[in-house]
Amino acid sequence: GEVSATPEPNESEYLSPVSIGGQTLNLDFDTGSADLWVFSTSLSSSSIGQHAAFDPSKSSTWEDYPGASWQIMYGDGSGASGTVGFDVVEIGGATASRQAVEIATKVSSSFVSDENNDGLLGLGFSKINTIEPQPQKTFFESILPKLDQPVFTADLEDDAAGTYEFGRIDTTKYTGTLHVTPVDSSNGFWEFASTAYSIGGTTYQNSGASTAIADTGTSLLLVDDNVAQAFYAQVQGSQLSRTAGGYVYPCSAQVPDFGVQIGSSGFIATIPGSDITFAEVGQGTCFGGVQGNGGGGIQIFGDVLLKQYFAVFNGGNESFGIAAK
Ligand SMILES: O=C(CN1CCCCC1)Nc1ccc2c(c1)OCO2
Repeated sequence: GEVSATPEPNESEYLSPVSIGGQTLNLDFDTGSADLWVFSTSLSSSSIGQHAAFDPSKSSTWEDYPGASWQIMYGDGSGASGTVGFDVVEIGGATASRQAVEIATKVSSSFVSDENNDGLLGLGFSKINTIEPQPQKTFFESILPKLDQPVFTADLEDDAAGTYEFGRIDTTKYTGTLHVTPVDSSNGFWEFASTAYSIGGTTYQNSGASTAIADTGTSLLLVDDNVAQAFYAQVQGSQLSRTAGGYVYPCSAQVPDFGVQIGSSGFIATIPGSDITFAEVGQGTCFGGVQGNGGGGIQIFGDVLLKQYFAVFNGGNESFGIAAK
């Protein structure tokens, strides 16, 4: 069957309504992780705040997973942990009848203050699912056998809502060629080769990190530190600000187009310079959407890149594709 869920963009994340045991929560769809966890009534009321909190006792289809636990830490230092059960999870028409649902009993402060999401829905590979004693399938892996096509697509927009679809590729959503590259899922990510980049239309080989992941849960485009340095060398007045946590520049600066290679085929996915600024940080200073990955071997291609394209995640042949839209 086909499924579509329309995430509500909120500056840095895309949220989609998910029904769990008949309770609806807004979850952050994250291809960079593989845990489905929710704010729960087990959290303190100060942690719950304005969030929707899942209450297993009110679900007639809830099944405990006795003795199981989970604990996750994300690349930005945020984290959560708790207990586990199974329930019916439905997104825009597709249903996983016995999906592992991770109940948060602890969440870090950035989740408490991010009132837009009531938890996460991981769309990475279950080898990085954190449930002990046994990792459990993601929602996508649970419904995969029932889908017409073993795929989901992400059509993220800047201001308007984006759309995730499961089970079909809506070819009216993109133009020209779908550039497909094989994915190496051994680290649990939608990871592919990326060894070249372009600045202002000139292509360079990347001497550092040689792979990248497609990560809808990350706002920024985190490239090899040398690549970020080379990019901002061409932005007048830019500097690496420890207080801002990355490269900043005068909002009036001319920002060149920036591109990153998707796969070893040669396709360079480009972001217009005018779409690179991520935020104003005050006093006419802007924070760039392209930043270094802090020296990790993997580059993280987040929403700054993905929102420029239509993305296809194929769990059947383990490939990633993007097309202009
Ligand atoms: O942590 C994330 C994304 N994460 C998705 C789930 C919600 C909390 C944020 N991205 C990220 C990944 C790697 C990083 C990083 C940030 O900063 C440096 O390295």
